[in-house]
Amino acid sequence: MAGASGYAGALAARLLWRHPDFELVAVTSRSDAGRRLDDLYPHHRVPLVLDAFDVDELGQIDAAVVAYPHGAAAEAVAQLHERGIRVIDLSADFRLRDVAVYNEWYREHPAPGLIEEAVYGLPELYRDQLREADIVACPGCFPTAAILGLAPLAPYIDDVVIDAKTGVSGAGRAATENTHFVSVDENVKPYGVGHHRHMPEIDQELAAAGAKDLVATFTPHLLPLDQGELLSCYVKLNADVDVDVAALYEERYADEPFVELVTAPPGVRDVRETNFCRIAVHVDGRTGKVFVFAAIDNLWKGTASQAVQCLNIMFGLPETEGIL
Ligand SMILES: NC(=O)C1=CN([C@@H]2O[C@H](COP(=O)(O)OP(=O)(O)OC[C@H]3O[C@@H](n4cnc5c(N)ncnc54)[C@H](OP(=O)(O)O)[C@@H]3O)[C@@H](O)[C@H]2O)C=CC1
Ligand SMILES: CC(=O)N[C@@H](CCC(=O)OP(=O)(O)O)C(=O)O
Repeated sequence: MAGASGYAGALAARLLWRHPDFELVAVTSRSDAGRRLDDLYPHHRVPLVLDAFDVDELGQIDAAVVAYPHGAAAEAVAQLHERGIRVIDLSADFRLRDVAVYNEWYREHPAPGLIEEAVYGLPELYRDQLREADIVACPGCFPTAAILGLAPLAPYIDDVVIDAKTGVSGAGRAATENTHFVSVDENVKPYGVGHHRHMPEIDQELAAAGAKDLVATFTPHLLPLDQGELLSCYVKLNADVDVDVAALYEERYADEPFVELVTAPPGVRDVRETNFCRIAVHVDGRTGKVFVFAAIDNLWKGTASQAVQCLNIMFGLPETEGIL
């Protein structure tokens, strides 16, 4: 587990430490090397000592999870991949299929030759490809909720507004001026307005789910929560479309172990510390629009437990193993 001192990596380490079929052998960090992970995060109860990342010291391992910031992750992913180790990358480095789009929204891609190898780590859409994947690009937390919330409707969407709310842990372990307690407490604030880097990822995956020429309107808001995410999506359907929206969702998600369709709008507490995405759909009689509400825990289904779900699929295990 590379980057285990961060919020996402530490939770992934906890889930893997207790997983009945995986053995967690190494946890890494640069600045906290030499410290025990359960000193940093006592509640995760992982008694391993953090080491600096050195691909030559890893010994025989089957898979690695990389929880570095985007930009830094690609190099580690490339080193691991070169040694035949299957990699789950939690960063954005291999999520966008078009390198020009990555270069525009992030920076010059450090390993463009590997983009084609990566499978987008959303099991509900890419389960079959994940079984054989050598590099898995776990989705961003907002795209996870947005795509699960909207995929059944994607072919019929004319326009959509996605109003997102998130807890502060989405920003990682280091506090900034905007994520400092005093800035966040008793406050609600939009951020990334018009330029959040999850925009092209959401558009890419809605297109893959069947949307035509759709540019979603997306704005996240920061709330004084530690973790949890709620997306309220307002969908205008194509004029000539007449679909049974409830039936579409029920059919699409009937066999999904981690998607829950509910009638009352979900809250973030309903899914806290779980791998579930809870979705409610409402057809608005006044406007004809479809309102979709999707809640996840950003650190769980939005990142770490979704990574374990992907690992379960890659290694032929029951998908719910260790995360139910
Ligand atoms: N938090 C969330 O809800 C979500 C996070 N993600 C993604 O998961 C990844 C990790 O996020 P999160 O845990 O929140 O971030 P954190 O900032 O909490 O942790 C980052 C980790 O990476 C290490 N790190 C930082 N910079 C570098 C670098 N340049 N090279 C190598 N290691 C580095 C840090 O330890 P050290 O500096 O000691 O090496 C730490 O272990 C990110 O790519 C993030 O975008 C995805 C979805 C949701
Ligand atoms: C509160 C907050 O800052 N949230 C982060 C969520 C990032 C994330 O979870 O996804 P990535 O892996 O793409 O970074 C953000 O909006 O950028």
